[in-house]
Amino acid sequence: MDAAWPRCLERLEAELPADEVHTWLRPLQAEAHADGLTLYAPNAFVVDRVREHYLARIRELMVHFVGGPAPVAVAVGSIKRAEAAPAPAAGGSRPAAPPVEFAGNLDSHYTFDNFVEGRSNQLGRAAALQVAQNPGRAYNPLLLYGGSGLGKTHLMYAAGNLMRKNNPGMRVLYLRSEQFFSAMMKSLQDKSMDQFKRQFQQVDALLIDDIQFFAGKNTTQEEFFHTFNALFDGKQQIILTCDRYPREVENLETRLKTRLTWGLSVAIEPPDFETRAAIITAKAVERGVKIPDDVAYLIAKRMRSNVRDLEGALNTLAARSNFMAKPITAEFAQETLRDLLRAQQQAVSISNIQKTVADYYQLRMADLLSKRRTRSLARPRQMAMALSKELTEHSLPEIGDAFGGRDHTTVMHACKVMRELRELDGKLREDWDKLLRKLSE
Ligand SMILES: Nc1ncnc2c1ncn2[C@@H]1O[C@H](COP(=O)(O)OP(=O)(O)OP(=O)(O)O)[C@@H](O)[C@H]1O
Repeated sequence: MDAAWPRCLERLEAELPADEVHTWLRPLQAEAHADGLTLYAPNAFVVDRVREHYLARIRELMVHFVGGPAPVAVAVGSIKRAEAAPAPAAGGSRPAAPPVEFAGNLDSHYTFDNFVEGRSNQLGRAAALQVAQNPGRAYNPLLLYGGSGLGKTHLMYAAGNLMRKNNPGMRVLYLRSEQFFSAMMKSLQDKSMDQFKRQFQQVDALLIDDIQFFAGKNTTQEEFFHTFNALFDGKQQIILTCDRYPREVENLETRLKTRLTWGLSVAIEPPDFETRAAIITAKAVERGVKIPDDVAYLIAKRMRSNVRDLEGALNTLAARSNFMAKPITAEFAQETLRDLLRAQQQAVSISNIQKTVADYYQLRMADLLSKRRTRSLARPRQMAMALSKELTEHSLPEIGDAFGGRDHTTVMHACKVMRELRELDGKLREDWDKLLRKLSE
């Protein structure tokens, strides 16, 4: 049983797109026991996905490799810690590190407790938590990717902070990619590369933010590649963030791209309405700002793409309310954020969405709205329909009407297809994020 799972995984890697294997199958932890094999997944979301899409094939392959009955179950959880090697403890077995000279380090404010969970970030949060609870063994590297201001750095800090809390002696180093780059350049100039390398070998976890910054910087990539390998071989935890799926970053060496996605890669998507409203409310409570629900809903409804912008709106409201000694009401918010909200509202009509999508895919509007069903038209059309549902308050029948008199079930289907494809297809997810951003600017 034990030996059959890696072979099964290998076969699935040959059969399925790499993206799917990395997102859904690699994260599974397999445990063989008397009754068969249990595959542990980080949360119920992954369990459902695996059961629905892959379990039948996994069972077939297991029977094939075991050469007899091979019951397979999927459950939420992980292999018990006691069975893994102990986590690095205070003053662990690695030699004492020289003082870390880099400027950047963890910001203790960002934790799992003040991270609001929603559909868009559920998997990323669960993965970061698992890594923090089981560093070097759960998923290595963990890569969080997605657009700007969606909480990747927050999760990375949260993981680092929790690792330190659980193991106070653990050496966790957080660096922005620019800091890695400038420290390396300085070491090259000072001819102190050996020392530079040694510092990394002696950390227990390395967190590097925004690795897309390495694109086109060949020496940095080379150095990072070696650092990565040394840490990986030493079972030191690596967590990375990137603004898109690394294989889609141009001017990044192929071998590095491959390494970066060896462990678990998770997309962080723009939050949906409920999550946006919950984030505003949570941030307001954190700052001691009184904000009624209707104001939180107003901001959440109109500002869609980016959590940083939500925080900006909240800060503006808080500052003006303080300055003018007035409470934050819906009217006060409308007035204070007028220009910001108007810009958002103007951008988002169905016809605006259709035009933006047609321009993006270089199609004529007439083709986008036509009855023709070739794939090159059908996907952008589904994209435009799903965006209309996401970004406007129009009903399904109204959206159907605006797309050349289509039935509301067609729009519903388009929304479902887009939701599924965003999880499976990196390019489509990037298109979706870019269009969302364009329409919410
Ligand atoms: N789900 C969330 N719950 C609470 N706060 C959030 C959430 N998502 C994002 N934020 C907040 O939004 C702000 C921006 O997040 P963060 O810096 O982590 O974004 P990012 O994805 O790393 O963006 P960039 O790629 O531009 O660095 C932070 O203040 C963070 O706390």
